[in-house]
Amino acid sequence: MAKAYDHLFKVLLIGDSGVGKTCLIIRFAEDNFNSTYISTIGIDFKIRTVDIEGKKIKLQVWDTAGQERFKTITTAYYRGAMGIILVYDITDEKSYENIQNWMKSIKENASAGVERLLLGNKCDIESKRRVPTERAEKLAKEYGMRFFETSAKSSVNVEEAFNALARDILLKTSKRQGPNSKGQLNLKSPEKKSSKCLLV
Ligand SMILES: Nc1nc2c(ncn2[C@@H]2O[C@H](COP(=O)(O)OP(=O)(O)OP(=O)(O)O)[C@@H](O)[C@H]2O)c(=O)[nH]1
Repeated sequence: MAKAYDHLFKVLLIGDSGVGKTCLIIRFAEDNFNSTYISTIGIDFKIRTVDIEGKKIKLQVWDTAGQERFKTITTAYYRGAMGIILVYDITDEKSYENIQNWMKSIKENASAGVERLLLGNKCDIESKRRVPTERAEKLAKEYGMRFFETSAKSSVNVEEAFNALARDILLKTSKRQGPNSKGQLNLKSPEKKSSKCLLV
């Protein structure tokens, strides 16, 4: 029987407790949203297959607990990740400041060359915004990461963010395989631009 996918990519979400990591994964994997907050205990994952440039990419998306007490468990999963999504909440300045600490944690625990992506979630509550878009844009640029403002609730930029990350990992994988590889793709490397919250 033919394999149901061409590539399996492991992606990990990290960030402070309550920023919306679980909700982003549920929006992406099940197109659903629940406003009841149940804090993640340890680690969990969901799967969704996406189509990129005619390739079937199976994304195994790992959800980590943001609470400090689970750190030893969650950091153990960094090593196997090909992509890491750093999430903060645009209404919570502390969660944004902590991105620096999460970056440090990536440096200490993840594989070198892991693709990173920055998300400012909850952009549907503009009235409570504490982190200006431009501030996060600048930070993402400094670190050479893509940046999206998202809303798991209103389904803004969630699909776009996961697809962009999958594409970047695919590009990296295909480059690593070399020009004579059968899996070589003719993917262009789009500039790592930012995507603001555009609520309709
Ligand atoms: N308004 C709004 N609320 C959101 C959004 N995403 C998540 N929330 C709410 O924020 C709360 C926390 O969401 P979770 O997804 O559980 O947060 P988490 O980052 O997984 O938290 P931990 O598991 O503790 O690390 C819940 O009450 C969600 O309903 C969003 O995009 N907009």
